[in-house]
Amino acid sequence: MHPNALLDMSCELLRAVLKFDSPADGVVSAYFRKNKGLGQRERGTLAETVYTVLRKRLLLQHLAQSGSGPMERRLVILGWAGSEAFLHSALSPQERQWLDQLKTIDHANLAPKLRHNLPDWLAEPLLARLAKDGDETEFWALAAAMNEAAPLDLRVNLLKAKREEAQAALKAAGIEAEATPFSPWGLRVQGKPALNKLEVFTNGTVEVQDEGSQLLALLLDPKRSEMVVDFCAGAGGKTLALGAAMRNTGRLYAFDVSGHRLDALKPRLARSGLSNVYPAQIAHERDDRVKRLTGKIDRVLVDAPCSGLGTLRRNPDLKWRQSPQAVKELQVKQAAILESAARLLKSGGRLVYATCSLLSAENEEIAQAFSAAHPEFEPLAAQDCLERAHVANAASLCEHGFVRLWPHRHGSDGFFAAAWQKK
Ligand SMILES: C[S@@+](CC[C@H](N)C(=O)[O-])C[C@H]1O[C@@H](n2cnc3c(N)ncnc32)[C@H](O)[C@@H]1O
Repeated sequence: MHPNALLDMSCELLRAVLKFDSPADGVVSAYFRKNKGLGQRERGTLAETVYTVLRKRLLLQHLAQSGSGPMERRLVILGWAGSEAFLHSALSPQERQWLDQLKTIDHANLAPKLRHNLPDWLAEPLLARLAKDGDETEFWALAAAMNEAAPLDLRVNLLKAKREEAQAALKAAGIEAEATPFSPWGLRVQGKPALNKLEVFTNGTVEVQDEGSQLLALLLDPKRSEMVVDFCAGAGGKTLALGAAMRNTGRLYAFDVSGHRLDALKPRLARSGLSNVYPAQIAHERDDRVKRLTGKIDRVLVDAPCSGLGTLRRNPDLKWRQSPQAVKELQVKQAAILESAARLLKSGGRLVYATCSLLSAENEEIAQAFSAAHPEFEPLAAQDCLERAHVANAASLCEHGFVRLWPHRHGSDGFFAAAWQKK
């Protein structure tokens, strides 16, 4: 494709994404579906350029002020993720000169928000949590880590193969993968190879799943023959991990209010070889299907709807699409779902509440309010639970009794989880 044509397409895609009326990954996929002729490399350049602009939006908008021409074109030039020579051949002499000028700016002298690229309402609580005695090093490490692309993590389906066997099968297909540092089920793959046609993927030996998500399933630690509920199962990432941990025995209910998301679970279930999973769409958290199971369940996972701010490496648009108001509304929903889900447990059963948010408002605050209102639920030390589930170095994953995963510390998405036992 001619360089200018690809630059124009990048501008068109960026314009659509910057409307922020739907998630960026959906907008990008829809654009690719509409433009079927695009090659693998061109798709990579388009997607990464748009994601770079989303990640560094405040900085790039600031730098773009000095340029000329349409704003999207300036942003695309600044965020360009393809070959530099290719870009240069599409630029006017004026634009090249502008880019050269910008290279002389020392970013260390720019205002903090142009360096962390976070909205104030998000930067403030993170800084308050991570800065120690005025030392902001950790906050800056988090800001940098969230602006990196996430690695590709896989979960090995132990019903089908041992981790080493899956690793060997990937190697035979030319893909290098190493064991994840904490999850005993995980492999971290180098680069972003296409997996969906490989036998090791189509036969259900591996599934794509961030190591952090694997750790939440390990915290629930379901056993053979138990009755388990994945209350917010979505497309079933954690359901599949739980079903395999139960060795395909017992009963695992996968609830969600979204039939569309549960539909996406079906092909994954078929690959996994699991027959102990029962997906069910519910109207809301007090649905009759839920009520019928009151007091009957051994373990319940609440992977609650949340702001998703722990996944900024994959979904950088979320920091611009979420708001303090949206977080407040989510808190109400999270508390209500946790309350209903807790009723399912029999005595001695385990409840896990989890999110992929970094904000205490959606995490510790929800868990502590639940503990205060429910003395019949005894908080469990997450470290002990993870150690019993053979998670390596579990102490480093926990803070104040909760699981707290951070991209800059653990190389995973940001996650929170709290566990209780019903007395
Ligand atoms: C964080 S996502 C779940 C991700 C999923 N567990 C996984 O591992 O792939 C949260 C899910 O909660 C669902 N949800 C929202 N409100 C709900 C409710 N009242 N009851 C049950 N699920 C709900 C959403 O549809 C969404 O799929």
